[in-house]
Amino acid sequence: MEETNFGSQELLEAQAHVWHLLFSYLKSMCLKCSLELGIADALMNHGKPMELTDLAFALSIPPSKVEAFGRFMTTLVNLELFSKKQDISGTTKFVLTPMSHLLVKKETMNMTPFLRLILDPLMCDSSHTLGPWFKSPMETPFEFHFGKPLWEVVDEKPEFNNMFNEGMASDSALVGDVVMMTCRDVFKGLKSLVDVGGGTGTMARAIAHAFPGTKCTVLDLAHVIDTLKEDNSLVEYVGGDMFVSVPHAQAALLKWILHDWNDEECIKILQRCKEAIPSREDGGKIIIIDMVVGITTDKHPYAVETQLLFDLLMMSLVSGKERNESEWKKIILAAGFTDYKITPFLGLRSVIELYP
Ligand SMILES: C[S@@+](CC[C@H](N)C(=O)[O-])C[C@H]1O[C@@H](n2cnc3c(N)ncnc32)[C@H](O)[C@@H]1O
Ligand SMILES: COc1cc(-c2oc3cc(O)cc(O)c3c(=O)c2O)cc(OC)c1O
Repeated sequence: MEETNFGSQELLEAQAHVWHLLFSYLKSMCLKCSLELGIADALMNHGKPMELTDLAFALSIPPSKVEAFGRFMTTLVNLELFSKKQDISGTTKFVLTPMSHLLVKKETMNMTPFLRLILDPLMCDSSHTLGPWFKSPMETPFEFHFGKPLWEVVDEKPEFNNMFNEGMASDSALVGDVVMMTCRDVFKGLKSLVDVGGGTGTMARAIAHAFPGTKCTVLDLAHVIDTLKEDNSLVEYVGGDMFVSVPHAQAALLKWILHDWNDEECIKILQRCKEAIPSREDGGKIIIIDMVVGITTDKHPYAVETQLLFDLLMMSLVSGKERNESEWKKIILAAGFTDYKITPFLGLRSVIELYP
């Protein structure tokens, strides 16, 4: 038997660490409850710092639950979801933080559709079966749990399909804005761009809006394009399969696409994109927006941990993968590209430019 020489202090610290991991699911539930109660919306509507009792009243929480709600808010403040300050009379009042600002539903940059997607039981339930899945022949924990792949379940549930599209579009609204502010040079001067797997076109519309000289096209599966009710005056929508062919353009954008697929599939997608763009001398390039595990602009210790958790999510749902730089390099070179440049820009994600 292996000898253990851990001191009692060390073991107590380890116990605290295990508790931290054990109770982490409650952090997700705090987020869920905040959304259900609409705490961020109430603070935003109030327009100034709010006392606990006023906040509880605005949220229709009965007086019998105000004490419990106060304890809940204390935890949320500790998690930096909200902040509290004292006014001149010493009364404690709650305010929004950057995190809760992203939970205000009427804001354009609103993460709530994405949170609703991730917190849906369809997304969470299969994580309970990771253990038995490892010993099963099934491709994903999702398939192990539900008996069929995610996309089949989505096809059967139009309400989930809408939730998926809205979740993705809400992310593109945030990313689109930040990219246009911090990475303008990546898109500057492009005559045309195709957003491959562009979904409802939120990102392509943000690019077309910021660069009126760039002709933007969205490629997505026919059944996605056919149901779109988006305004298509700014961008053109094309139904098709990125594994078969990609519409010609000076640049091809792949935002949150390659993390869905295994290496072999990524190489095929990149090859189709390479066929769609001109040579490097004529300005051709591919723009990938995805994570590069280990590279982040977020200095917080949990940054890489979140990237790794995202990797588990993609493995659990769709046999996708979040890649580190050497894993990216492998597929980029295998698809026939000669050079690449990584620019970390959005906390956990990077822009990767590929040149033919
Ligand atoms: C994770 S979503 C990303 C959507 C969008 N790029 C974004 O970041 O919000 C993946 C998208 O790829 C599309 N997709 C999946 N398979 C495809 C295929 N074979 N050809 C074209 N699009 C595809 C899906 O319909 C979906 O809209
Ligand atoms: C590859 O095919 C599909 C991918 C996805 C999918 O699902 C999720 C779900 C989620 O909770 C977070 C995510 O970031 C993603 C994705 O990035 C992603 O691509 C979903 C599908 O059907 C709805 C797919 O067929």
